[in-house]
Amino acid sequence: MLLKILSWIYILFFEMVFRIPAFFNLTPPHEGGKMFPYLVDERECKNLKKSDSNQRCDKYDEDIKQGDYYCLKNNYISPRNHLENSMSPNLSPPKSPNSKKGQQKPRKDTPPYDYKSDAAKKVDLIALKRDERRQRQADERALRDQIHHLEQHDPQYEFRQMINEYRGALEFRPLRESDAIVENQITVCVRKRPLNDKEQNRREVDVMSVPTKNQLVVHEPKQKVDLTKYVENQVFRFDYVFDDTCTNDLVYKFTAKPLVKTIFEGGMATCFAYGQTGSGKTHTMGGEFKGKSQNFKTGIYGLVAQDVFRYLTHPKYARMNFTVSASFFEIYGKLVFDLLARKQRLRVLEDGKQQVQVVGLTERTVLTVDHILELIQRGSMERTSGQTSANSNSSRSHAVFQIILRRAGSKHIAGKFSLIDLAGNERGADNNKSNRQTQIEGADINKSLLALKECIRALGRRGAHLPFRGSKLTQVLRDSFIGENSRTCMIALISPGNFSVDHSLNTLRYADRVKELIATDHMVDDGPPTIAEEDDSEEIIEESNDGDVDDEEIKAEEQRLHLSSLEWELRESQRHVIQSCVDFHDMACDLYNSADVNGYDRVHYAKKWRNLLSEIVDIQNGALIKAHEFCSALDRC
Ligand SMILES: Nc1ncnc2c1ncn2[C@@H]1O[C@H](COP(=O)(O)OP(=O)(O)OP(=O)(O)O)[C@@H](O)[C@H]1O
Repeated sequence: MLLKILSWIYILFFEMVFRIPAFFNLTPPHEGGKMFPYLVDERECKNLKKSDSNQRCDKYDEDIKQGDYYCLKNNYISPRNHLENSMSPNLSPPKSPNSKKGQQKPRKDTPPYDYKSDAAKKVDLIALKRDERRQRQADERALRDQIHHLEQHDPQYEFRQMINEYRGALEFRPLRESDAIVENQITVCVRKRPLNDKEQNRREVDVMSVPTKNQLVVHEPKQKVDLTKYVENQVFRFDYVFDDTCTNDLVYKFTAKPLVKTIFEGGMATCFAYGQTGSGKTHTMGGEFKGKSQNFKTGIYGLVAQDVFRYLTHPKYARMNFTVSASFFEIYGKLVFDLLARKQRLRVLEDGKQQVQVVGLTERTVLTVDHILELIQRGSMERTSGQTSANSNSSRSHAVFQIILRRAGSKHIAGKFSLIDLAGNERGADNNKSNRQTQIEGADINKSLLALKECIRALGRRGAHLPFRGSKLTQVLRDSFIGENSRTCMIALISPGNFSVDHSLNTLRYADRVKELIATDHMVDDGPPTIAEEDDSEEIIEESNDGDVDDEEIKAEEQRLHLSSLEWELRESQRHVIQSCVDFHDMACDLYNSADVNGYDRVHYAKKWRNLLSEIVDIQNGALIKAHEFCSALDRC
């Protein structure tokens, strides 16, 4: 009986203490502290997740994303609902520990009573940002891994994609056989060859696009300090641009062919092939290769020869009774070798009237196209097989093939076509880490290419001083740069692969400068270049080994060339500084902004910044040296 009474008292007590207040909703809405109410709730919600109430937890996740967190024991409700359901008219909002005035104004987009402190909200926000950052980093890592995987099979995969994307947006309208030929005194064009087997095996990417008949885009692969890859697209414009599908016939049609009639009209024609080793100079000038043998009929030498014989029978010129002869020689540094006489060394002499003669040069009279092709073949073989001579590498020498017209019975040259396969232009630059001999060769090649540019410039700027003594090459070609009826064509050859992009850009800048100078210099038109008039004089009075003719004049010319070379370097270094400043600005901004993200790696950050600075300082120091050099040279003048 007593036991029964006690149990009734216990039940009554339990009902009074727990159930009745719960019925009137007098218990606190959760068991967490005021500062971090969600800490307890979150834990419980995790338990909830394990239970079958997944739906509720999804809702919880959603609200977490929105920045508010509430989860009631086994009964998760969204913050807004929770507040609507649980708010009693007598409850006052909790005071934020940071609030001085004790009460925060409710925000419009948040419930009027927010049970989280500012600190708790900040922690939430940080957690949210961290999650987002981690997700972003994970995505980037996944993309990088994917690219890395692809690049194991194709090292240039990323660049290839970028270039393809660029090309996809281009409208291609390449040169066609039917396009009009523009008659210029100086024509500058570019030919891109296809990727060869070696380049394809190395999985090089083709970085040259030829969208139109006179435009070329170089996609220069680059990498930022943080190893991000990007492509810098540079557009060049020339008279013609030949893409990798063009044949020698098409190149000939727009370059040398229009010059053939010049020599029948008392003029001088010159055609240069300029470019780095392996870019296709010999293929273009000499003819297509089939294995080791070359088809000379398909090269510009052979095509000019065929047209010369065609013109001979033309009614307009047949009555002039021209005879045709040919010579073939090679210039290696200051030495000249006869390619039609077993590479016999020749002397270059200049008479009192500045007439330059290559003494002893073999000049064969030719009667048929086959005969001339035979001479081309003989000279070409001599050039490449002459291992015992001073020149064991054809790309270190300039080869000059000339077709000469004379009226029957006269010694006077009526017209001359000079076709020149120049030394590889990279040879002039590779003299830093090479031996003395190579350095001398490099300097000679550099000098001759500079002198050539100056002479073409003088040809374009009529009346300008012709610095033909600047090199043996320009000296022997002197008569091609004078006279009103002189025409020149330069074919710049480029390799399309990404490994050759620096050399290709050098080739293009050289060619671009020749054309650019012509464009501006055409404004000045005051007669032919100032060189003494030609005559038939055969009297040779001085050998033109540098120092023999007129020391003062040669020195002055060399000084001018030196100055011109320094100026070129100054301008190049300036261009480099300008470009690097633009890149530097972008990279510095990216880096600076990256530090605003919480939890950034400051060691990585500091190192990157240091590398960026040292890179820009190096570039600027280099440019400063060039500026000093040029200023000192100007002071000495
Ligand atoms: N347009 C082209 N189409 C196909 N193959 C080409 C083309 N141009 C060049 N080649 C090939 O590229 C290789 C190198 O060409 P080439 O010998 O003409 O270069 P180069 O500039 O004369 O070099 P070097 O200065 O060393 O003499 C050759 O095998 C040639 O057949």
